[in-house]
Amino acid sequence: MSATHTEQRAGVPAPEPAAPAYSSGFGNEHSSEAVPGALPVGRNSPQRAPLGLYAEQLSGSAFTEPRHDNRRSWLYRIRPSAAHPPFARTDNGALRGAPFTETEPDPNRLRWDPLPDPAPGTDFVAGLWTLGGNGDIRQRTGMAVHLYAADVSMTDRVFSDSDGELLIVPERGGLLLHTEFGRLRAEPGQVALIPRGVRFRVELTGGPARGYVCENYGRPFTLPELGPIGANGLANPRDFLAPAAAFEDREEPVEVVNKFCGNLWAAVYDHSPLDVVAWHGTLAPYVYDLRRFNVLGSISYDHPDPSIFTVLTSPSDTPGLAGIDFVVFAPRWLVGEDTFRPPYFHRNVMSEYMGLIEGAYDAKTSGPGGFVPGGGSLHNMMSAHGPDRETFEKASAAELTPQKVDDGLAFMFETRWPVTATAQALGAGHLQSGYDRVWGGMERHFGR
Ligand SMILES: O=C(O)Cc1cc(O)ccc1O
Ligand SMILES: [Fe+2]
Repeated sequence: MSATHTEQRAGVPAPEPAAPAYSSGFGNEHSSEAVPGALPVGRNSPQRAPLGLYAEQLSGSAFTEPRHDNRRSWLYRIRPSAAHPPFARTDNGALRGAPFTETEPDPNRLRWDPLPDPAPGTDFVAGLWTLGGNGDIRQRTGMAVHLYAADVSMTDRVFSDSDGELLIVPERGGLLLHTEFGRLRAEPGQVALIPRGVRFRVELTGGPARGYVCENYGRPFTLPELGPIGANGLANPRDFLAPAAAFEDREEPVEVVNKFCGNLWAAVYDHSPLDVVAWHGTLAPYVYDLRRFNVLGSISYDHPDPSIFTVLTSPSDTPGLAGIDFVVFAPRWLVGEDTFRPPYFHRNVMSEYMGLIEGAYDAKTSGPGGFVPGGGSLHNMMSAHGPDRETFEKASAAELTPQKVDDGLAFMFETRWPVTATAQALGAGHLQSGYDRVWGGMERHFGR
């Protein structure tokens, strides 16, 4: 028998589930119940939880972390998570984990075309393909860059990642994420975050799906400080949406796949673990629409550093030096006077993986063989990069009238540690050859 809380159990066709409902605010103390009375009042763990539910705490931080970093939620569920059979190792597919030791870190600038179409019948978990990463899962540092390509929904299969939170960046095809906390919709242009250990399954709502995933082994993503920007701007906290409680009441075999220290493990439960009827707390999955990003920039001269485009940051132990910054290049006006307006030539102590959600990016030519939606580039620490020759020539000669850059949506996972590509990424047919040539033939002007 399979039912969500909105479905009827016997004979009557299930109505379409309502669109997901949300409550807003980054890191808020949310609370939500799918059935009235499911949340206890005034305490977290009464002697008997309401409606015969089991109370369970899910921690996203150590119990003793400072209040502003502390994340935890209380879940009220049909069965406790502890009620499950043993997990056994299962095939990792194309997933890899840190430390990334199968290849030598490569100082070259690398660029990939999109992943090839998946084999028919590939769901989100089976469609995950690791490009590279850094750090060490067991030391709780670093990150991995994955891509996914899927053409079927997960129905009787649920995934959880004990190794890190997952920042999912859809590029093609909408996702409906059924999580323990409720349902989240993520379309291309939006991002979803699944906290470490939270069980979820991915339904495809718009045909085959493709996108990027940043797996964060380090401190959870948070909003960047605003400093002199003031109290508002960049990603505004109210635009982060957590799901309203919604549960599956399914007493049938459901495979639960758990990623643990880089490997996949699986167990077949006799029920769905997405059975949380109510929850409250500060730890929750969320979605954010990148088009809501309040882009700030120069209104006088020069191209500012892209740190002003930071949506989320995973701090490291050194203030200002992020384990990961998630940065978006959203539509914006360029008005700088006497300024080379596209991204400048640079060498960065940080390592930059960039992806493209739609359209074009203002430092690179798009089109076949260029930087295309679904593709990605890796500019590791200190590698010299910047506008390609064509962009440089155009921008150096452009008339500097106010210009709206609104023909694309690009993003960057920027990390303090070098990204080591996996063997499959370095050997991939979709690794572009001759990427260096985009900077070839840069003319000498000095002394001419
Ligand atoms: O390399 C890139 O395209 C990303 C980037 C953008 C920018 O505006 C300034 C610096 C930078 O690394
Ligand atoms: Fe860069």
